[in-house]
Amino acid sequence: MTSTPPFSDIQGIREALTDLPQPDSAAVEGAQARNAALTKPPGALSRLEDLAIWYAGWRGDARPEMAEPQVIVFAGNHGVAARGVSAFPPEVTVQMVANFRAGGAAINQLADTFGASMDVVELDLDRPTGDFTEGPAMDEEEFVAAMAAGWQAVNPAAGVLVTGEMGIGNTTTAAAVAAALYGGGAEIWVGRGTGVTDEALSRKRAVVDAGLALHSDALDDPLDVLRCLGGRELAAMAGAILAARHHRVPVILDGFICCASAAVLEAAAPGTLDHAVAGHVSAEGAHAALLSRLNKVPLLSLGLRLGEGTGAALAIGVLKGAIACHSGMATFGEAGVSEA
Ligand SMILES: Cc1cc2ncn([C@H]3O[C@H](COP(=O)(O)O)[C@@H](O)[C@H]3O)c2cc1C
Ligand SMILES: O=C(O)c1cccnc1
Repeated sequence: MTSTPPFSDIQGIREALTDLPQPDSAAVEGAQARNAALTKPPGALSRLEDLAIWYAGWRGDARPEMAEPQVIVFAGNHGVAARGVSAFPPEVTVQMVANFRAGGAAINQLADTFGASMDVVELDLDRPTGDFTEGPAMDEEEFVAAMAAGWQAVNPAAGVLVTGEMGIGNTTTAAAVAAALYGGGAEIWVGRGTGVTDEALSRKRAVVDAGLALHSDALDDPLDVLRCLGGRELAAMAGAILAARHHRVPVILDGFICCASAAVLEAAAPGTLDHAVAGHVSAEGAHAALLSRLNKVPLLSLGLRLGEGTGAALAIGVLKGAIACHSGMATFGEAGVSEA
């Protein structure tokens, strides 16, 4: 199942960022009461308790079950990849898409392990975005189409959404987006991505700083930041995460690239990411800083630096565990266990 985007231009996207659905307060209260009655010392399941109550609110059910999770991997190609900012050549993007479809990538195994469906959405791979050191990455039409593709890919009946990405060069675009949203320049936000040498790292920083300088007039508007400096798969992730909010499908955020695209929504309309938790903190240098700007504490810290949605997919297991305990455990009364 998919859903039709409610927008066909940038103004429509701005409207979709207003009047967002909120968690159901009765379900939150019911879940809090249930949590307090479960057979464990108060607070002993710590963040699992918070997660279950948060999930209950978004689902509008004090004792929720989790429907099948959905993983969507969005793939895009980047004009800046031609500037030698990745350890790998741009053709790896389309080659990895074939690998996703054949079931051979890490995300295939993790989606399977945690019972998630997996979709792969290719975004004009034969047409890389513009090199942002020369002009905007996307024109308005391309940007809206990419966000719409993301929105459309979301299954409104999913139990939770993970947005992953594949796009050689996209740690450069993500760094540019984060630097534009939060300031501080390339020095802070650029990391090694697929594992670039010191020389390529300096090049990457120069490319990001050049992009920030060229687009300085557009950087007050978060959607324009994403259009000028981002990529199609980043725009699609933002569209998918916004769609999930409208469908009240909770989201688990993945690594640096996913979070940079999500950060655009939060910057455009604070609170837009209330339905999202951080699945993990990746080894990409600036991911921790990005999470702290978003006020999100990661569920896992495994040193991953892959993307594709892998860290978030692993966190599906944590969320499933939280919901199973919350909805399946006995209360003190039911089990005949003495209270404190
Ligand atoms: C084989 C392979 C599989 C990947 N899966 C995710 N990425 C990750 O690496 C890329 C970002 O790093 P950079 O900015 O340095 O290009 C993205 O495609 C990201 O998803 C991969 C990269 C490679 C090489
Ligand atoms: O944090 C990530 O998601 C990441 C880091 C390095 C390379 N690709 C993705």
